[in-house]
Amino acid sequence: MSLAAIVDFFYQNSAVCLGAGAISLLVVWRIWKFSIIPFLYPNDPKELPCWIPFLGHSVGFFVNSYKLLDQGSQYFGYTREPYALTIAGQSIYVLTHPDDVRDLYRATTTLSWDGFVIDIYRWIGISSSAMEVLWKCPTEEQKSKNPARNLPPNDMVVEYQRRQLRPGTHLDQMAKLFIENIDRAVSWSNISGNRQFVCSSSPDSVTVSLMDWTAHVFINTVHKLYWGDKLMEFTPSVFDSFRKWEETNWKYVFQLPHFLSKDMHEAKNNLIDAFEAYFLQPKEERQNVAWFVSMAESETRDIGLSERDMAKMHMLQQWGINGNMHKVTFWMIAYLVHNPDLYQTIRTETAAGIIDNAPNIPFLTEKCPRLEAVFLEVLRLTIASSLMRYVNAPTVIGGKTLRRGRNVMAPYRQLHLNADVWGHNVHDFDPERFLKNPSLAKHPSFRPFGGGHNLCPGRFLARQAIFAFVALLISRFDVSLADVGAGPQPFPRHDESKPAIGTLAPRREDKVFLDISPRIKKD
Ligand code: HEM
Repeated sequence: MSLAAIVDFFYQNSAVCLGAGAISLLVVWRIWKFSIIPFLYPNDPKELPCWIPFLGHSVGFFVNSYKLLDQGSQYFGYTREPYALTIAGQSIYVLTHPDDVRDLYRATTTLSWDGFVIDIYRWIGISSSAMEVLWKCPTEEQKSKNPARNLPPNDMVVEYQRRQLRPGTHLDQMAKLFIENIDRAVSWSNISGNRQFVCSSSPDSVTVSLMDWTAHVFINTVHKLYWGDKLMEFTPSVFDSFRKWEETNWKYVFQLPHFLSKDMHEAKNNLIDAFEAYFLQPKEERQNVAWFVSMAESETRDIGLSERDMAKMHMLQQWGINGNMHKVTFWMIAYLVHNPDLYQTIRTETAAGIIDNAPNIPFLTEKCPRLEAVFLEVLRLTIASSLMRYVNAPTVIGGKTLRRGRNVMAPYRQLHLNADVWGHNVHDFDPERFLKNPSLAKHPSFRPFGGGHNLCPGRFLARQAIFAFVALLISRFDVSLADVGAGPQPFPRHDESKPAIGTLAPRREDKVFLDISPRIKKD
């Protein structure tokens, strides 16, 4: 064949040739990336193979991250060795072995959390002048004026939050107020007249949307106890904005482009505006705020932060605080109303925890193993948080070297659904497992509250508030699934359509409607 004929052939079949060329390149890239590189660098975590350079696993991750992570475990033969994914051009290590997650907590010198905090602060738009001072260590002169300030201002704010929530006076004060609020919220006068979550009512019964109700109680109570009444008074829409934010914040975490995340930006900006309006008011007018809020405010005002920057920090704080309790309570009650025997068992067990119509917290939190087991099993099935770290220096975990400059994640759900630990019925709701084997609550494959340095300091408060809500509800009322006219309500499914930050929500269409009526007969 002459050269002219060859050129002519390619000219006539250019589309086919381009296609064949692209496929060949793709095959070469795939062999290079997933066969040759692992051979050359056997100590690096292997990457889960994919076919699209740069985008990598992004599509699978955004469509259903849990499924993708399950596929990862399956591909590596459930050895639970560290592996890597490519998400939006970035390689991320994934750890799923409980020992590796423990080592991740321990590697505090080579793996850092600050890298993530800095990204989160940058994305929310904290000014560069604020970023500069937030991580500046106090000078000797500043320390001599106030020896309690021994960390950079940002770390001091985190430290105040931990001190607010660890067992002691600050927690006792907050927990007391929290329980009083729950006590009022779970009363007939407060339920029956409420239009935000009551769908229909008669003189002796109401039908409520369970998630709307638990969200209303827990989110509003947190707003009130942390920032006082003024936050909601200045901006009554703060609750609605938070709920919108809840639905959309995964777009923030994965930095979706603006045109795909207008709803998220709107909710975020509304919340920031609310906190800014709040901090612009004179301090004397903002009474009954949590100790943490007043300490954090002084700390950040002292270094010259604007109200806008303070608002952004507090918006992020309330996200951390408000993301889980109402959803965990939702799932606990959903399981109880779908399991009448369990409902009755918990009602009987918690009866002595309600004295003179008020919750006895020590009894509920220490003497109710079945309630505790329901709580733990709900956490196991619904917590979808991931531990995130940035690799500052090469770190060996699980026999593999994590390279500097990469991110590493430990998805807790992979630990909580590990059949080697939890048995063949790992996907079933089975609170008995924690009763039969109480040590499971402390198992390294059970991390609903995280671990290490960032172990959730709010876990004590959350337990008290959630247990009080559930016990008061079933002690004061008869609660059952409402007849919604389309057959029995099915059990709500987890919303796995977007990556959850914290506790899984139910699917939007899987609302749970409850009939609630004051209890007449005592058991
Ligand atoms: C059932 C309810 C809750 C669950 C499942 C939960 C879960 C978690 C998890 C998994 C972490 C660790 C994140 C990580 O490892 O990076 C965490 C951290 C945190 N949680 Fe919670 N949480 C709950 C309730 C609360 C409450 C009620 C508060 C406050 C009132 C709170 C405040 C915090 C704070 C401040 C941190 C950050 C701790 C630090 O970085 O030092 N949490 N939470």
